[in-house]
Amino acid sequence: MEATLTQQLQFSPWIHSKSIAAKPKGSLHFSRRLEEQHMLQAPFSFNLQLSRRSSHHRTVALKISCSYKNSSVLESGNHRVPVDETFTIQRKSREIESYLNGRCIYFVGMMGSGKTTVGKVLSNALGYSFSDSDSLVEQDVGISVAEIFKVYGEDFFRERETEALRKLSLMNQFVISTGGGAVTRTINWKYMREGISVWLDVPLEALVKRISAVGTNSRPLLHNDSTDAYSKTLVRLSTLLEERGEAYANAEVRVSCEKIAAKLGTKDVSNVTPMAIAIEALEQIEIFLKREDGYCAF
Ligand SMILES: Nc1ncnc2c1ncn2[C@@H]1O[C@H](COP(=O)(O)OP(=O)(O)O)[C@@H](O)[C@H]1O
Ligand SMILES: O=C(O)C1=C[C@@H](OP(=O)(O)O)[C@@H](O)[C@H](O)C1
Repeated sequence: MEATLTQQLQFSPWIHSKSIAAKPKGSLHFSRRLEEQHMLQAPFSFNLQLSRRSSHHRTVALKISCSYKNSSVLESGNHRVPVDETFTIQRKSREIESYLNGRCIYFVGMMGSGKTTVGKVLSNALGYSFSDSDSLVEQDVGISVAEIFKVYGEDFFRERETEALRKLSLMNQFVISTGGGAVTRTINWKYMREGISVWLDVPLEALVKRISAVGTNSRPLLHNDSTDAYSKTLVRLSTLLEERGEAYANAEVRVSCEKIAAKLGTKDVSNVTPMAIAIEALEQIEIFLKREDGYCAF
C-alpha cells in the first residue's frame, strides 16, 4: 500500500552557487547560467514526500526545486531516507492507546521468542509498565525458576505461575511477558483473556540460535549434559513446539516473524528487530480490536 504525504516548504535563502555546486554530483546542481553569478536570492522550495510501504520501513523522498526569474535553475534527484522505527512506534502507540483502554498485553510464545525483549520495547512505547510472570514467581518463592524446578518440581512452578497470572489479571496498563509454558493450562487463559494475548511466532532455528547464544542455564526444560548443546536444545524445543503449537494459536493476536522478514524482502528473521516486531504487534492488535469492534475510544 502506498500513501504519500507531500509537504511544500517555500522560502528564499541566499544561495552561493559554488557551495551548492560543490555537492556530490546528482544531489544538487545549478544550471550553467547561474554559475557566473555567485550570490543570488531565489525562491527555493523543498518537496518532502513520506512514502508509506506495507512494511515498517517507511522512507522520506526529498526533492528540491528552485526557480529564478520563472525558470528552473536548480533540481535535485529523489533522495530516500529511512524513517526511524522510533517515529513509527510512537505514532502507532498514540493511535492505539485509546482503543486499548488500559487493557494489558500478554506476550505468549516459546522460550527465546522475544516476549521479554519485545515486551519491554512495547511497554516503553505505550507508557505501560512491564512485568514478567517468571520474575513474579521468583520473587514469590525466593529462588530462581531453575532452582524451583529442581527443588519443588514443575507442577509446583505451574501453580505459582498461575497465581502470578491471576494477580496480573487484576492490573491495567501492563505489558506482560509470560513463561513459554503458560499456554498449557486452561486456567491461565482465563486470566490472560482479561487483556489481549499476543503470540510471538518465531521459527525454531531462530529460537535455538538465540538460546544457544545465551545458554540454557535459566531454562530448566532445556538443561542437558550433552557436549552438543545446540542439537539437544533443537530437539527439546522441537518437541515442546510440537506439543504446544495449537495452544499458542489460541492467542487473539499472532505476530509472525517470518511475515515481517518477508515484508523486508528476506527469509532471514535475524534481520527483524525487536522494534519492528513491536510495531507489527501494535498493527495486529489494532486489526484485532477493529475486527472485534472491541475498542471503545474515550
Ligand atoms: N528480534 C530479535 N532479534 C534477535 N535477537 C532477539 C530478538 N528478540 C529477542 N532476542 C534475543 O533472544 C534471547 C531471548 O529473548 P527473550 O526476550 O528473553 O525471550 P523470551 O522472553 O521469549 O524467552 C535474548 O538473548 C534476546 O536478546
Ligand atoms: O517453556 C516453558 O515451559 C518455560 C519457559 C520459561 O520462560 P521463558 O519462555 O521466558 O524462557 C520459564 O517459564 C520456565 O523455564 C518454563
